[in-house]
Amino acid sequence: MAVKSVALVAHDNKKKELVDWVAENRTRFAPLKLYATGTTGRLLRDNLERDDIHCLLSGPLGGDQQIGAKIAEGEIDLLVFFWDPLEPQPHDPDIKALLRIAALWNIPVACNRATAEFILTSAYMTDDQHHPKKPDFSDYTGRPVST
Ligand SMILES: O=C(CO)COP(=O)(O)O
Repeated sequence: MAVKSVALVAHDNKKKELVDWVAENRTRFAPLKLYATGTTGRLLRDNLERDDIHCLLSGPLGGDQQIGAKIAEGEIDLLVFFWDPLEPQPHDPDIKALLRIAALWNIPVACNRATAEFILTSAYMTDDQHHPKKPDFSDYTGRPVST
């Protein structure tokens, strides 16, 4: 399965780095469906001159949780999340939840530019034969629970 949908998220001190990196790689991003949290998405839209970016709510207003829900529903193949390791955020629980859901559903996650570059240039990005292992939660969902 080639990567088709990418979620792009950055904290304020990391937004310029993300926008610059995406702009430098605009050809690679051209065929991809892009999702972003509100403010990150607005900056990307303005700088990339792309009006097809699916902008969700701003992160602290629920946007991180919206991205997490889309990952759980299988709509997002790759998360690029430049979070700020030097600044506490009011919505830290939402950030942790987003990173947890991405790990749970086994999607690739880049939290910095170096990792994002590795992933974006990987042959798996366009390989229809490569299928990241889909987790099987049947033991969990079918577990006996007393009522
Ligand atoms: O806060 C964010 C991620 O945790 C990003 O949200 P914005 O893109 O709306 O700034």
